[in-house]
Amino acid sequence: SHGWGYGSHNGPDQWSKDYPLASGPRQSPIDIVPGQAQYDAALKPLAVKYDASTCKGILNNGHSFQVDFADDTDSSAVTGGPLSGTYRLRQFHFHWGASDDKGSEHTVGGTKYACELHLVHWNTKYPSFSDAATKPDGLAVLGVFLKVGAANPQLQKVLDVLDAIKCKGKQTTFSNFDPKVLLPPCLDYWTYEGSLTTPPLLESVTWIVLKQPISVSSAQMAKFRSLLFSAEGEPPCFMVNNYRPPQPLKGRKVRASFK
Ligand SMILES: NS(=O)(=O)c1c(F)cccc1F
Ligand SMILES: [Zn+2]
Repeated sequence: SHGWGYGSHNGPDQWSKDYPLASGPRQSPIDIVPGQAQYDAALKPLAVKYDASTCKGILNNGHSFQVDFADDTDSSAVTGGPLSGTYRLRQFHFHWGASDDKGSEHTVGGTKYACELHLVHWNTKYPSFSDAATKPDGLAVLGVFLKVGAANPQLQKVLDVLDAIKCKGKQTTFSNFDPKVLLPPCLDYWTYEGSLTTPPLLESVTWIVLKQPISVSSAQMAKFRSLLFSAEGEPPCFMVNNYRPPQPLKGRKVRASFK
């Protein structure tokens, strides 16, 4: 009767009832323990190439908001790093808390950030995003932590359109945005094999989590929290705490691209 969400009755602890993968061997997110990550000299630098003209729209999907990209060409894609082949940008979205002390999905030595950006890419060896999402090497998600401090002027361009997508199901055009402006100057990363962090929790993601956070102000975080999980005409429910907590590592190795 009610779909999955982040509340006490439909949240991460309940997901395994409808999505048995929730208890699988390569679930995400995880706690990244820097001292346990192995430096791998064979890891290549990340090659991120985005084309602002592929940016199409922005949608409140009832779990987060996402910025969607045209993925019918390779003009916005990532290669290199731990990846073999080309992974096209499909969308980016965020996860955040009800207060600045929590909100990220991955944690670093137990430290939670206020927010986490996910740039979702799919392997062009497969015909589509949906098909790729069912394959063990199908997706690559670039995770970027947002740390509370100075306001982020690049992020503000995204936050300024949130009033137009307040409720679940609302969308609006959003064009000519290059998500590269949301990346930190240093592309050092941790990488491991994981999953989608929302149902259906498919175990198809090569995670690439950047070590260096970008900044966000507390006022900007409040803007994220003005969104609603609920649709127009439903009792309003603020979109907050839309993060899954860290999951068991189950023997996986986390590699570092840096010493
Ligand atoms: N959170 S996540 O980045 O794993 C993710 C995806 F990759 C794809 C779809 C939804 C979603 F939430
Ligand atoms: Zn995500």
